[in-house]
Amino acid sequence: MDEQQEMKVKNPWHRPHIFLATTGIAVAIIIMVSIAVVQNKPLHQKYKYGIVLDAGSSHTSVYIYEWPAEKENNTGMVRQKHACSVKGKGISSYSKTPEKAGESLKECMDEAKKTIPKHRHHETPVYLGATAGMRLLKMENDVDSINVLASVEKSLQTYPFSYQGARIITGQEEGAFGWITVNYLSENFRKATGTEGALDLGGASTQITFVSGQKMESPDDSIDFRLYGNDYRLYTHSFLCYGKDQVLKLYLEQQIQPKPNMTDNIILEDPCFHPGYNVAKNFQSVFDSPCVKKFTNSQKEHNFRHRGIGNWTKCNEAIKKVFNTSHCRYSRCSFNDVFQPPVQGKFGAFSAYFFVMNFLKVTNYHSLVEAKKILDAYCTTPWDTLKQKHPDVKEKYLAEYCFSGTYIISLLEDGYKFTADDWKNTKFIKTIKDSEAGWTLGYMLNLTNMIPAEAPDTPLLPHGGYVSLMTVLSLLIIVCIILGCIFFRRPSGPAHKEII
Ligand SMILES: Nc1nc2c(ncn2[C@@H]2O[C@H](COP(=O)(O)OP(=O)(O)OP(=O)(O)O)[C@@H](O)[C@H]2O)c(=O)[nH]1
Ligand SMILES: [Ca+2]
Repeated sequence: MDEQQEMKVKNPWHRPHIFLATTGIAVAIIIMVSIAVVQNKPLHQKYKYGIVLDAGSSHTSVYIYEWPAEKENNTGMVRQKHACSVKGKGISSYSKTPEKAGESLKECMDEAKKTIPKHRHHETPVYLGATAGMRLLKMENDVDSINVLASVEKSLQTYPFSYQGARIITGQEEGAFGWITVNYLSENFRKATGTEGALDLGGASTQITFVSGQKMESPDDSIDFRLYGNDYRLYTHSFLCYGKDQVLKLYLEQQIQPKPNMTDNIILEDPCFHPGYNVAKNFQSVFDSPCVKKFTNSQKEHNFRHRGIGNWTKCNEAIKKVFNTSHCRYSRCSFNDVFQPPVQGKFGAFSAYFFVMNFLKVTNYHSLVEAKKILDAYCTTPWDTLKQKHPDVKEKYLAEYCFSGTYIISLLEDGYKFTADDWKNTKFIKTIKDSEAGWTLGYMLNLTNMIPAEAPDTPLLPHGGYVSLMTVLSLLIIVCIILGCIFFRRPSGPAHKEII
């Protein structure tokens, strides 16, 4: 046997069938792994979309949400893609010109058409939920509220999306869905730390919602959810007329005693407005709401002078009077004879809670005592000084921060009975992971059944782990085959030679 022939015998790779078989197995494994990887994760992530219009008392916002198409039931997957603020006031302000309510939505809905890919338009649901402004209009004039809703419905139906209805949501829904939004975005439904309560302060109503283990004495304020395999018993209450715009009317109404013969010479010296603030206001424009009923129509024709005196202690005392705590038919109440169990846990406070406290730079890092000191200093600041310091802030907002901030602290402390520790457990928030806190996301998740009652099965391994494991295993198999070929076929000592 010459040298070249001996080499061929010793090295199995020189046998074509072994070489071909091994290469074939290796290629097959690589193909198998590639198919498994590609099937487990599509090359292009597919997104779905949903639109919710928040028709609030002061304004309307259009929110566009998006989520990966194949992960609808996982917690925290839906996020806000875009938000558009509708120009002008809330839809209830169009009670006498209802056709304008629908028209007002055009700009933001056109924007939605551009934001959502065209091939998804027809399957994108659109919901409109109206809150306290429309609740008040319905109380005042049912026909007007129906006409406004018909107008927005007509407008939304002209778009290529899947229209799912426009309605006035209840205060209970508003509170509960705000709580779902906060806890969904914070992924609390699957954490051992539990959920946090939700505090929403709007223009016309305010909501408080939290999990309570106490006996619920008023069924209207209780709601049960089963989410991701856990049961939650929520306490939720919405106070109509206790949003920051309407409560200002309640407060002002208490400051002015109506007289049979009203004149234009009435001066209101107001401790919640700044020294130097001096504005002529019309009774009709201030008291144009079913929340205030003290003045007759002829009395409302007059003007009054609204003069600030900037005294926080007096302001705080006066604001407390908007909460009626003299009567409670339950074992315990917040105010106005409304049942409320003791507050528990952490709270996320959003909407006007955030706008006001963010401007005043009051956070939960300040103690309740420090927060009051900040407000005291703000309320006594002369009006001219403030205007010079904040030329870019809307004057209406600037003038009302003293009242609103004092009201927020009083609502928490005197209304909901927050202690100094509860205050420390309260965060003022606008967004969670870039999605706005509010009832709209929770409302859509509920209506699209995107929060399952039971926890969905999760893969044992995340995608990255799965890919790594498959690759390592494949390499291991290839190495084993190669080694196997070498060792089993290698000629070993004299026995081998004999065979040859
Ligand atoms: N300071 C300040 N106030 C704001 C801002 N945006 C809205 N507000 C006011 O904050 C209050 C609450 O606003 P929203 O939460 O939008 O209230 P809404 O949804 O219209 O009212 P509801 O129907 O009662 O929920 C209203 O009095 C608004 O005028 C802002 O950017 N800064
Ligand atoms: Ca609102």
